[in-house]
Amino acid sequence: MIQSDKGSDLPDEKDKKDEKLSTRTNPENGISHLLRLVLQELNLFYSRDVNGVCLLYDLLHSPWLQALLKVYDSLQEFKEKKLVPATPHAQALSCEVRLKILRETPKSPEIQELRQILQAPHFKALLSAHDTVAQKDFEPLLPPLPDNIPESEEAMRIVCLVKNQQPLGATIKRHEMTGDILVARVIHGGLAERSGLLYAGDKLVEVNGVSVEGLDPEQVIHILAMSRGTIMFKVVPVSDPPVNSQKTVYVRAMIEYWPQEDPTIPCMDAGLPFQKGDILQIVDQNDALWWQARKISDLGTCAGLIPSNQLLKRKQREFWWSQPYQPYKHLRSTIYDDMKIDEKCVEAVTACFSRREAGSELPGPGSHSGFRRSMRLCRRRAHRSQLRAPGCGASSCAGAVGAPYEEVVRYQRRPTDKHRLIVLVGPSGVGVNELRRQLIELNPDRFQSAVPHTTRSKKSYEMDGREYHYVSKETFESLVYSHRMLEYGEYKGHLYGTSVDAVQAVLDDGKICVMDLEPQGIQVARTQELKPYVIFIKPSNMSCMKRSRKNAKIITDYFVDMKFKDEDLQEMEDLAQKMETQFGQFFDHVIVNDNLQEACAQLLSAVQKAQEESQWVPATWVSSDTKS
Ligand SMILES: Nc1ncnc2c1ncn2[C@@H]1O[C@H](COP(=O)(O)OP(=O)(O)OP(=O)(O)O)[C@@H](O)[C@H]1O
Repeated sequence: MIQSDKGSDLPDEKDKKDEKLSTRTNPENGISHLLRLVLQELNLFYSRDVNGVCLLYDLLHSPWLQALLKVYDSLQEFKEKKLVPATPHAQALSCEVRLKILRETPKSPEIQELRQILQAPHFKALLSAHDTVAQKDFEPLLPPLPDNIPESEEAMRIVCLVKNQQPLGATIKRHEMTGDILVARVIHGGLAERSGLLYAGDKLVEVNGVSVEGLDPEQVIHILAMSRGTIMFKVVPVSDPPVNSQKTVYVRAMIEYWPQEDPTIPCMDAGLPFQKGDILQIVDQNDALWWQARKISDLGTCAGLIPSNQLLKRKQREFWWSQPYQPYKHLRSTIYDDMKIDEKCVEAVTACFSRREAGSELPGPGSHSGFRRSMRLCRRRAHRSQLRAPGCGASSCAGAVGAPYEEVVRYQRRPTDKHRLIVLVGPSGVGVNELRRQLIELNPDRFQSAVPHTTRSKKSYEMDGREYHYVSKETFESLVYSHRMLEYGEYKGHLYGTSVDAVQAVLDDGKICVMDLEPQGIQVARTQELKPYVIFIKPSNMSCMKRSRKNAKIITDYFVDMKFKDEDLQEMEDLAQKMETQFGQFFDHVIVNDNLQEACAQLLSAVQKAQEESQWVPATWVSSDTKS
């Protein structure tokens, strides 16, 4: 009997020794005795409140487990008794008694009765049954094994799988040379894999008693599709079952993939569709071309097939080679090709704008400089003149093309680490600056913008390092050439841009740097030193936008900012869609800016999460001691 209470006293050392000794000398005391010892040990941990011990304690105390163990012990005991029949030849013995011994014995009524009993047909039948059992005559006679089978090899395996509404989780193929039907792959988490009885490379001999010899894989699939309930496979096991020794890897998908549209996938139904930015858990890379993966949002399901890095790169190369030669076409942002900007610029208002810049929205040095109107107009204008962030140079774009998956790890910022840069991205006019302004206004000691650089001369009311860093053209260009500019452009003959160092200055100050960036600049900002968290600000649908932007103003080159027209809103929606299509893989969070207050609250919460909770980041950003 197993008994132990949470508070029960522990046996002293002598008791323990005695018990250990008795277990050793008396093995049939068995598992329930061992269990009692474990429980006593556990008491010790339980009283110390050791994590997980309660669970084990309750499990070992559960009546069903104890009952099960008792049954086990009884069976063990029974096995030990080794019941053997007194004789396997009871029938012969009966004959001998009847024909020899009883004949020679003087007749008496008892002898007469015994003889009758021994002669009775039912008694003879009973003895015959006894002998059959005693001689184990009921076991089937198996044909002898052929001599030439290697000892370690399993010749044929029968596998029964119960198919209840779920796919079998295995694919088949025909061997090119022999024509045999082979198990091509076993899908992780599927029925076949969970059975542990089917392996890639097993040769299929029969399905539900039907020989598959000479059949096409499609015909075999048809047999399987028609089968209900238990399916029986007869297979010749592969001599060397594949072992998956690779560790599980997590990646961010930089492309989207639709198996239904891929004619090269070995099994369309086994494909895993995914979108840009999805985090995938890769569980099998044994096949160089087709990996098995799950989405982290769906880890309970069985894995699906995805094209491997190598296969995608090959496809991309084939795609590029098949395109007619258009120099630098892939470097150009297709997003802005159809963007319309009113070119009628009122030169005379520049000074007036500058005064408006000086009348800052926020007090304090540096705190408002991110809202420089010229900088924003420069960025807007750059849409047309192909503002090229340095990161969109040939190498990085080619790099993006060549990396369909980016390995990621969980990263938890430690309190001593610098804050992560917060990057806001969105179509012009959606409210990126408005949200940034409101966020900084909430807590200017915690949130700050980076001070941009400009080559224009300083106005009398401006201060270097507050509105802008005023630098020469040569200095500006050297920052560009040394890749220290996150983005830059030209406006009215002057250069404007935001440097990595300006962002670092805010982070070094222990603050959270919040900046808006053109999407092409995201890749430049994605470095270990800045660890940017990218938030996409998205417009809501047209009817909501018309309502919420009734009194909003779109920033223009004109003297007076203009109200949004329907075309502006439509353009914003189209642009947002294109941004998502082209850069969605980099977005860590998306906020729909419909109601300003709600959007601002969402922004605040997202920014806090980015700093305080663990997030998926590129593996290259994180050294192994900061992974969470
Ligand atoms: N949710 C909202 N509801 C109503 N008005 C809004 C909302 N969000 C922003 N606005 C207003 O829309 C106008 C444009 O916003 P904002 O200047 O922030 O745009 P932007 O995304 O920074 O684009 P750009 O840099 O081209 O100006 C501003 O007048 C702003 O107050």
